[in-house]
Amino acid sequence: MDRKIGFIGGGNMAEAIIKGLLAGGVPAAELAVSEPSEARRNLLAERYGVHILNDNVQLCRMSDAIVLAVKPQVAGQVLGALGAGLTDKLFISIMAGVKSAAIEGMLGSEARVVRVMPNTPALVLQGASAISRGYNATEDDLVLTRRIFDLVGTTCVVDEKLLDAVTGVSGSGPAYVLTFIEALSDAGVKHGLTRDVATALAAQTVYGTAKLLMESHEHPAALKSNVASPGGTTIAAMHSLDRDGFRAATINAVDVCVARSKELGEK
Ligand SMILES: NC(=O)C1=CN([C@@H]2O[C@H](COP(=O)(O)OP(=O)(O)OC[C@H]3O[C@@H](n4cnc5c(N)ncnc54)[C@H](OP(=O)(O)O)[C@@H]3O)[C@@H](O)[C@H]2O)C=CC1
Ligand SMILES: O=C(O)[C@@H]1CCC=N1
Repeated sequence: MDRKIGFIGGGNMAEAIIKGLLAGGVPAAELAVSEPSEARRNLLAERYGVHILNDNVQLCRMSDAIVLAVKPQVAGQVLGALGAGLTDKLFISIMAGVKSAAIEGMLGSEARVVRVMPNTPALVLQGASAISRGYNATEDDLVLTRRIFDLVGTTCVVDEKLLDAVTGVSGSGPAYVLTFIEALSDAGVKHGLTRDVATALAAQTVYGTAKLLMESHEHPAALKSNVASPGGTTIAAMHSLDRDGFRAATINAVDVCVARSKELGEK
């Protein structure tokens, strides 16, 4: 990568990205994390060998690109304490909702900011990240950000106003998918499968179906139709899912998620 990458906040998402970057060949010596919890610092140092500290200002000094991986609710406090004048640094914010203009407002109007909405499958190099460039960020900043997140999955570039929608689909998406897998596994157990077998079958079905969809480039409805034999089992189940509002429940959940992301951006 040739550039030092620092993380402010060493929580779940930072860990997922760090693990992915290491697996993608980035040396631990190029990564540093500033994190207030001693337990987290020790865990990150022991598990990944990255440099750890409890000083966000020092972290910025020693890094070329700084990933803002704290909760949106503490953005003001964290960024306010960094102060202005860090124009030689790139700030990569993964915070849900918080707009690049607000980050520039807190770091100084010249601050170079790129926003990314990643997701936790980055942990196994299967993340989906959408990237959006702030006002002062350069083409090189965008390229570097893309290189970082390409190492942990797929990336796309979107207009910043669409990042709330991205959060609704892929940022929070793993939680919906895991709920579905859990429910499918429960159903298997209800019908006599062991938990291990039911969860393995449910997870592989989601994984395999996603791979099939991505490799075929077909519309999901076309592939769905291939599963449903006339008068068969699948069409009966699909009728039941429609009757119970499965699709509407999914769309409603994304609506609420997008609204919450917008709300976090207004604080
Ligand atoms: N989790 C996910 O799936 C995704 C999360 N995101 C975004 O990533 C960000 C982080 O989320 P997530 O990793 O889940 O949250 P976590 O709470 O797991 O991580 C945040 C970390 O920041 C630490 N922290 C708190 N205050 C400071 C501070 N002043 N300086 C440095 N570190 C601090 C917290 O420490 P402590 O716990 O001790 O307060 C915690 O370890 C959020 O903004 C979220 O919107 C984006 C996409 C997906
Ligand atoms: O729940 C959250 O707020 C974060 C943002 C996307 C996924 N997790």
